[in-house]
Amino acid sequence: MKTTPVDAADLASSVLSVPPLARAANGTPSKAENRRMVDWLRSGGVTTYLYGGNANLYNFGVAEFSGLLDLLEEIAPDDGWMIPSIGADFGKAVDQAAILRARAFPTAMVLPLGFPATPAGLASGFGKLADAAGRPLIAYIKNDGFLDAGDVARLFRDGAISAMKYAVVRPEPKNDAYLAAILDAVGSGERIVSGIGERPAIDHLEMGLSAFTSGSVCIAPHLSTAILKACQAGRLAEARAIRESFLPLEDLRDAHSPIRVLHEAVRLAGICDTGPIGEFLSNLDGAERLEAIARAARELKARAEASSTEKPRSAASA
Ligand SMILES: N[C@@H](CC=O)C(=O)O
Repeated sequence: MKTTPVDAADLASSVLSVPPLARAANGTPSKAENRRMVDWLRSGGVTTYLYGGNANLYNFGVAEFSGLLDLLEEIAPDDGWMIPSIGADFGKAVDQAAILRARAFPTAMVLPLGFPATPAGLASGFGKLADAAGRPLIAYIKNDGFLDAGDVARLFRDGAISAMKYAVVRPEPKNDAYLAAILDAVGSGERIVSGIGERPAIDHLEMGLSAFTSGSVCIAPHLSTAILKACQAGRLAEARAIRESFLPLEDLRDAHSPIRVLHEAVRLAGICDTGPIGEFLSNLDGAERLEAIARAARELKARAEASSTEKPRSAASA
């Protein structure tokens, strides 16, 4: 498992997968099933595993946190970068940061608290959390104006954060004054990743962000990796063509809850048994809806499997 400090190359080296957390029937995280998830991602070239919203860590207790860190260490591939999340509220985050201090994880992401929080209060709190964890953290911006652009730049300069996940949804991702202001204040997008999956990722990478997070990468890691590599090589039309395969499942996620649909999609595609989704959420039901999710997930996974047996471009054209 990666234990060294986070640098810009780490962020650009892989799609940052945001997997669900597989749980046994009694609700405890399952080592065997989560390992199956990570192994599938690794087979598609994904080496970064960010356990956050899709794992329902918003509702994960401090008392269970050490056990989760143990599990993540145990299932991590040798070259894998495991990123746990802390928060969303400050009190929970600071208790988790104290636990993290004694562990080898290079960082953790701070889940975003929409209320009660102010930009100035969050900026001050991020500094305290990084002190408590003894390392820079990852900020997660999900709402417009969550942190002031100038505070983001200061948090980077002070070493309170080493990366940011930017996930404000816009009708046109490139038309985003807040992201432009953050990029301007920070001076570069090399430590900022697009945080809303494949749909806006290509536009965000064109704006200078370094990589992207994704839930649907858990179904089709080979294809998601291909999008990242195509973007990084400037083959944007190819990236957009590959992205088409993700849209049926992404449409279902947007319609019925991204977290809940992904949880069932991973199970229905036969990747691992995700089990119960965890407290304060409930597993999706409804035969018709689950059938639509199964169809979209299996089709996407089949395309990923087919792509993984295709010859690489250079060999094919030789
Ligand atoms: N929310 C996005 C990216 C992960 O955080 C997704 O689930 O695809």
